[in-house]
Amino acid sequence: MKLTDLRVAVLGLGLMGSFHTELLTSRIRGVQVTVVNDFVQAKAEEVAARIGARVVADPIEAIKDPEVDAVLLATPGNTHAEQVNACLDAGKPVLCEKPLTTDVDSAYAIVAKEAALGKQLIQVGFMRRFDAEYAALRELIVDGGLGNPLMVHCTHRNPAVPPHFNSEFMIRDSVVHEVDVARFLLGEEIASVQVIKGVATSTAPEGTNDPMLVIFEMTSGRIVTDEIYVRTGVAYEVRTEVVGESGSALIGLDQNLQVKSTDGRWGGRITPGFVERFGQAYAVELQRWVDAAGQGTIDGPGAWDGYAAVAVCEAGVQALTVDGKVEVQLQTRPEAAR
Ligand SMILES: NC(=O)C1=CN([C@@H]2O[C@H](COP(=O)(O)OP(=O)(O)OC[C@H]3O[C@@H](n4cnc5c(N)ncnc54)[C@H](O)[C@@H]3O)[C@@H](O)[C@H]2O)C=CC1
Ligand SMILES: O=C1[C@@H](O)[C@H](O)[C@@H](O)[C@H](O)[C@H]1O
Repeated sequence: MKLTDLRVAVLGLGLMGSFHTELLTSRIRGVQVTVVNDFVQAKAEEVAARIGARVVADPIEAIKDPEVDAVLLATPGNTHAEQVNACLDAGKPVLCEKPLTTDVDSAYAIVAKEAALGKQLIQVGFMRRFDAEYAALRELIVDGGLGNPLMVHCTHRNPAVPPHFNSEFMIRDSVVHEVDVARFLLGEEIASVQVIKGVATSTAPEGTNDPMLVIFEMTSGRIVTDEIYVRTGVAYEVRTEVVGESGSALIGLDQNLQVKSTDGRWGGRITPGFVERFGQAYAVELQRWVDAAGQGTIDGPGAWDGYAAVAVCEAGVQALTVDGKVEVQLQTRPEAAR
């Protein structure tokens, strides 16, 4: 370990925490994972032994640990509020996996608390912003390549999810990505949300609307549609099309590799999951966060972006039980959170 390496604690060593730890210890420069923590102690001990880190059994103690400069939170969303607050109390940079929190009040309290500190310590794990295709799409829009962007159409399909993914969870945990994509691509807030439920797939648990069509109206009046379907049984399909006054652009077609084989088949491979589709984006996200955290700042979506997304999802959850659109209620954005 170099003296200048950022010493990171990883909290939550499930799917994402393990993947981030693997990246931090193999591909990311200038960082050392010194402390790991998981609710399941055995999991933490196994990872710690493998990467040469120390287990700290209590998550808040792990954040406060003197050998920790910054924190990566890959714990479930409903634990983020307490853990992000502990990072702010300790004055430590944190990369918090999405969602920032699972309720608007705690999310805004975090925005206000960070603003009062006068420095940006919180980065939220909206990794699509670091994906080459999304970055190119945004650049095209900003450079005026499509003229005025009028509409955005998103498709978000997962092959399978655990049973606890009910309609509300689908909005807070999955649609939250399109919330951030809409804000990132169009550079404005979402004003209202509408949810249209159709026929549910036979594999959805009773009462779960899978798929759904979610419609955002931006403050300018632009419309963003999002098909969310998390039990397709097929593949990981994330597509976004922007329709502008002078053209349209589509990303997410999985067209990297086309194979023609001797058995008479042609085509490419479908992406099985988000780790395969966004693997490179997570790596770019982590490298930029590590570099920025070492300088005491962030380089990516911040606390306000996390809060705005939670507020939109809150409206989306209300829209599940309402016929028509639900307005998004956003508090004042503090000057320090711009
Ligand atoms: N950016 C992205 O594409 C993705 C982000 N996520 C986000 O990452 C976070 C974690 O998701 P997964 O890895 O899929 O979940 P997971 O269930 O696979 O892992 C969560 C881990 O956290 C541990 N844990 C639970 N409570 C804890 C606590 N209070 N303190 C410490 N550890 C605790 C669990 O034992 C488990 O090992 C969530 O916020 C999720 O929304 C998940 C998948 C993809
Ligand atoms: O963040 C993620 C998961 O938590 C979520 O549940 C999936 O729907 C998303 O595709 C994935 O990127």
